[in-house]
Amino acid sequence: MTTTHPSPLLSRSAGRTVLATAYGYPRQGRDRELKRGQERYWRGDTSIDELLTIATQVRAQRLETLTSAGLDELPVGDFSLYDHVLDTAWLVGAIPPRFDRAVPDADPASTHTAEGGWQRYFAMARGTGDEPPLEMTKWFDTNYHYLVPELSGSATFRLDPSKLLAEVAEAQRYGRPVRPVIVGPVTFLSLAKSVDGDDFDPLALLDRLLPVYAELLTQLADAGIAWVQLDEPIAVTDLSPAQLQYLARAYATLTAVERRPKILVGSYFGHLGEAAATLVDAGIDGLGVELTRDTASATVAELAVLPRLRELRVIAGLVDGRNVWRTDLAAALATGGTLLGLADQVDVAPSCSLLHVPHDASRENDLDPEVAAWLAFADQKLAEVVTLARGLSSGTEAIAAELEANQAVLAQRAASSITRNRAVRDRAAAVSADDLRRRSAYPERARRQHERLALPALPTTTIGSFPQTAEIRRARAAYRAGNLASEDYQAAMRTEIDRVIALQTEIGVDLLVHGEAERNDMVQYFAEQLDGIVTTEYGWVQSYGSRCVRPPIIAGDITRPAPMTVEWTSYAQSRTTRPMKGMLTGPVTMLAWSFVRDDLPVAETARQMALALRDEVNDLEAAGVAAIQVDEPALRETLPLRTGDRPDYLRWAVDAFRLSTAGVTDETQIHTHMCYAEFGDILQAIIELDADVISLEAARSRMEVVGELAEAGYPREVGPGVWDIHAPRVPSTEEILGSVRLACAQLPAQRIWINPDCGLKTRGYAEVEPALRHLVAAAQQLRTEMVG
Ligand SMILES: CN1c2c(nc(N)[nH]c2=O)NC[C@@H]1CNc1ccc(C(=O)N[C@@H](CCC(=O)N[C@@H](CCC(=O)N[C@@H](CCC(=O)O)C(=O)O)C(=O)O)C(=O)O)cc1
Ligand SMILES: N[C@@H](CCS)C(=O)O
Ligand SMILES: [Zn+2]
Repeated sequence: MTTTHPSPLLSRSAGRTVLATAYGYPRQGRDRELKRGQERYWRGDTSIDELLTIATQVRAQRLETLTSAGLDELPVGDFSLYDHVLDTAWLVGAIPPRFDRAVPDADPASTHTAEGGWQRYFAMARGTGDEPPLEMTKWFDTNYHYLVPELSGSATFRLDPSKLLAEVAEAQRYGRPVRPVIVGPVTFLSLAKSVDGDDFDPLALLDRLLPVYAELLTQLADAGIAWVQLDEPIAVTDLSPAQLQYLARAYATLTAVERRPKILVGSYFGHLGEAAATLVDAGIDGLGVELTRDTASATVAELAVLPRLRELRVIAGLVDGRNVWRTDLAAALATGGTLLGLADQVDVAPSCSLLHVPHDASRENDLDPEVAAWLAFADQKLAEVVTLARGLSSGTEAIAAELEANQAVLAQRAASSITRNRAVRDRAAAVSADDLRRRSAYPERARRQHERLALPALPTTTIGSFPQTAEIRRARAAYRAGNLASEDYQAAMRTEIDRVIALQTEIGVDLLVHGEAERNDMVQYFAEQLDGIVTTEYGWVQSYGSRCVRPPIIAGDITRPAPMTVEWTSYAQSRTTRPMKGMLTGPVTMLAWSFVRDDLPVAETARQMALALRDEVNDLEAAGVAAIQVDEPALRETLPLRTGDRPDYLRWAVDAFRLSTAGVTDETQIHTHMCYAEFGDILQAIIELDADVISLEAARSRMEVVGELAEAGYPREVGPGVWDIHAPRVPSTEEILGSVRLACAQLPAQRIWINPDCGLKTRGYAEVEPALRHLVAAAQQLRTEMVG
């Protein structure tokens, strides 16, 4: 029998059934079958029917997993052929008219089940020749990207429940209660953007949208659904009084629908604050709450003061759905026990959809067995949820063996030498304010750097990666599989570097890059070479559409056993007389796109990462590299959802970047790059990074960021992206000229660089070559004008 933290409240659970459930499960398939099917369909190699058959198989695989894991209630509707926010837009008929025009053959009344409907759906996701896709942005503070719904002031809504109802019917065959999980109306509108020159708050359309949700509720009731989950993660952000009113109105309206399932509002990624009372007062029947480490106490305190809570069903998100560590089952049981004292029906789930974690830790063959024992991916998390539900239903004795095994793993992890490296801790503790400061102020550094680099005015450069061609990926796959010798792989990558240098030289780019051919991913590549971090073979997580990443797992204290990029960069520099830019991923992004430790403050891990990168930066400098770019595309996305938490984050994030980069001499030019975000609310932090040059995503927002930087008094050099590399089109020289002129009107031309928005790895040479030529032509024309 176990002796771990028995909660006195657990005895109250006797006789009460606590159900195990989830909000969602990975959707690409165990072997990324869906990804391959999608990409074949998009290439025109298969029909929609073949893609739909694969999707059906993946859904069956998921339902079998959820059922055999022992879930008592199955989530449904979280599966998607591209993105669940896009699916919600389709569900409520929020299809921008431009896509009706772009796919004219589609029957206006068509549903997902019709070929025309799918064409239009994928046009919204990926664009067509002429029509750009919906904008894509990060789902809250995760590394998953959703498609931003577009709404005009005159938008109307129309229900198309065909996908959801088909999936409900499919899931009902598994003989368990089925709970549809849908993005709720307030979150949907809050994530949408106004278009067609209509600058309004999309939430103003709530009254037009609610009847569609109401009709859906009735159709779900008719389909035999007892509970529906409407997700409102927006409710964990700081809501204004007006937003809280919208939330109240939405749920007062929906709970008043006559024939409907019970409504459970799902929340995750934080605690609800005032929104908890707003929702409960509006009459909802259930609430899903995040109860993992960071938010548990705030959530419990908020729930404890809600008078109606006892009548509600509460789903306790006790298992972290966003990280990969085994849950402390005893601690989770204690929290669950506290909840059982507050509400009559408490069930257990992961804290959010398992979309954010890989499938199965037990599939990994090459993991250090010590670390492997600490891990729980989606399948292991389902098992934990089922164990917790059993423990809460029947008392801790019923799960004594599981608790004992769990305690042993946690104790072993806490005592492991992997998690604690004396030298790393000492070095991190000795970091001083001087280590975060460059030797001279920017004007002096700039003078020396310009002298050394001798670049023309309006210098041109790129962000680092060149197209990751099928040939490069095939070579790496062969090398990994042992079918290509190390020397041959090295030779293949060097050939690629030569080709990329020759192309840039011929086109006339000023500051060159080596192209990053040797990198499988800008985070995983570094993680594979750092100690204290493990990488996976099958740990794929969807990033957007069919694109996936394998986030590394930071398991212990971080060290850099050897230089990571110096050989490639030195090789590249040896092949040209033009300056070559070194290319690293910054400490904040390394953490943001990895699974971080839950046994060390993240600021501490950032400092360790920064020290490892500082050594790399210094080694690159020692190898003669005159410009080094340290990418931080994730700096903005990692900004905490609640404003009160932001200053602390920005402090350690800025310090980590500075620690990585401040060790170089004045003559070495430090670049940074950011993308995938709007930067208005972190401008001060961007300035404080003290990078000599920053390249930023700007093409989509028509150089807005330059004006913002100018207004904030940005004192150094900027390369606002003049080519939107996320769209499959080539910008003309005139278009680029227009963008650079806009930039030069707001900041001195001596401080402007000309570059694309982001790396070119997802593009093909057919676009890259002409676009780079246009970029260089624009620079040359502007230089001539400047001289004239
Ligand atoms: C910049 N972005 C990134 C984010 N997060 C990261 N960790 N990395 C990023 O770059 N977040 C924000 C954005 C998201 N954007 C993207 C863009 C593109 C991708 C992407 O293309 N992913 C690839 C997988 C990349 C990779 O790991 N490649 C490996 C393995 C390739 C592979 O699948 N090989 C096949 C065999 C190939 C063959 O035979 O041809 C296999 O193993 O089965 C590599 O190159 O070695 C994707 O395809 O999804 C992601 C995020
Ligand atoms: N150096 C990276 C940055 C991407 S955000 C690249 O060029 O792909
Ligand atoms: Zn980028």
